[in-house]
Amino acid sequence: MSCQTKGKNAWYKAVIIITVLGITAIVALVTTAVLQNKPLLQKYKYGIVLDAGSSHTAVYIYEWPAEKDNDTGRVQQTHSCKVQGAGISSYSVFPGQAGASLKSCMKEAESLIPLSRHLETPLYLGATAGMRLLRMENQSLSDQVLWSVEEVLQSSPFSYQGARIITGQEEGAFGWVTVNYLSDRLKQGSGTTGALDLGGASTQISFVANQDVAEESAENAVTFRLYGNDYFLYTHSFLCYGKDQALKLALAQQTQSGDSSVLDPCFHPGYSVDRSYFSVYSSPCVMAGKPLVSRDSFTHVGAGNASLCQEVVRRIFNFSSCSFSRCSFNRVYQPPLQGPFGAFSAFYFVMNFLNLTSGSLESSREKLERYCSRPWTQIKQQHPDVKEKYLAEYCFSGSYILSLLTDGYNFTSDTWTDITFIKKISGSDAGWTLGYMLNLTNMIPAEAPDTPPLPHAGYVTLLFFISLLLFFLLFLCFRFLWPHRNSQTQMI
Ligand SMILES: O=c1ccn([C@@H]2O[C@H](COP(=O)(O)OP(=O)(O)O)[C@@H](O)[C@H]2O)c(=O)[nH]1
Repeated sequence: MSCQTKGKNAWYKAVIIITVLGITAIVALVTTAVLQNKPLLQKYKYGIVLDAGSSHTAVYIYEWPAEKDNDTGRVQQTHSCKVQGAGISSYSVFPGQAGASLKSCMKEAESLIPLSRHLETPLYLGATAGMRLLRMENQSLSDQVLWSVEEVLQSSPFSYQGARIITGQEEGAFGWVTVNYLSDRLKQGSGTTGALDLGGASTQISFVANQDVAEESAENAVTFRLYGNDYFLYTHSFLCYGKDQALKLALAQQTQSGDSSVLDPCFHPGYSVDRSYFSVYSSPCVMAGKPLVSRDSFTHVGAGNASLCQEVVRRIFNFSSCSFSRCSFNRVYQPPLQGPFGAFSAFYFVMNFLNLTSGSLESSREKLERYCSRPWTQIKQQHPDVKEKYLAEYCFSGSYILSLLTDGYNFTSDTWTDITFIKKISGSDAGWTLGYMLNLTNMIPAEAPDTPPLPHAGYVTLLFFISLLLFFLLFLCFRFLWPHRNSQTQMI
């Protein structure tokens, strides 16, 4: 009897010891797994891109977790700084001052990026259509402007990677990369979004099309291999068709007769401003010469009629001949549109101001008609905080956007709703800069990165349950083994 009790006690002790050891082992196992797989302390890396546009320069700072250079959807814009004054191309009279204009935004970047990261932070400047036009007019002046900005950027503590005029094709293609990267469509390999970008001096259209784009018009074809997927992109940049240059083209059309005043349907009734011919005809986009009159200026008078404005705007496009199977305008090839599309930059600024970012094409036309017909004094009263120059041009810009998208790119009432007007995606501005940096830093791999079969939480849970199961099996083993050994002891 006492021998049996002793045996039982020993068995209970063994079970308790095994239970304690088992639980300790499980806790140790799960703790190790959690600690081992916990993401490292969130240390960030940074990149800076300067977008030297025709109307202004903006400095964008991007950041991403240091240990995830190759992952997707992780790089995000952490800050942007608008450089005071006009775009760098406007410094052609005093090229040396172009660089100085960037200094305050660069100081801001220095204070925002941790000191320990300065040396390794890549810094790029890309100039767009304003500088393309200046280079066309005077290569030496455009070089001097670039040297001036180069000097300032080189003296910054960051890793300066160069300042250059990017091509229209790059501007279009990297805008497409940005939009699709930020909406996480590249890694998923799902359908992509086309990109519509409107600047002051150029406009870009980019979307995935069939491979035969390259056969029909090689200059409009761009191919990318991203995360293991091939993309065949149609892209075109129309120099001189940004909204500021388009206005000059429209004004040149209307002032050809040389009359002392021009009644312009694209400006509000009651609007009247004296403009110099030089401000219109000095642009390299305006091919026609100044009308042969002795006057230096004309009076620009508003008539406020959006339908008539659309007719004026249509005349700045050339629809006359197309040597391809199909064209948008100015004899440029364009394959059938494949939506959806994200429209950003000035597309967004203008449509947002006019409250036209949603609704049908017809309702947008009606709203614009009403807006343009309103007296200029009333418009000014209603928007005292908007700069007059911008305010005066929204009727023209809205009409231009509707005409560019429908007459130019062939969007219809049915496909209008494929367009989403966007400013930012997940906190980062839509534009070419992010795509440009991702490309130059090789942050989008051609092949899909290896991903663990399970997410971290799933992995830990699985580990826990397998340990629990093992322990339970071990417990069962002892449960059956011990009584057997006890009975053997009793027999002896
Ligand atoms: O808050 C803003 C900022 C910009 N713009 C306009 O958007 C265009 C931006 O052009 P950018 O300088 O980027 O020109 P790009 O060099 O790309 O042609 C210009 O017409 C600006 O006047 C605007 O309407 N509202």
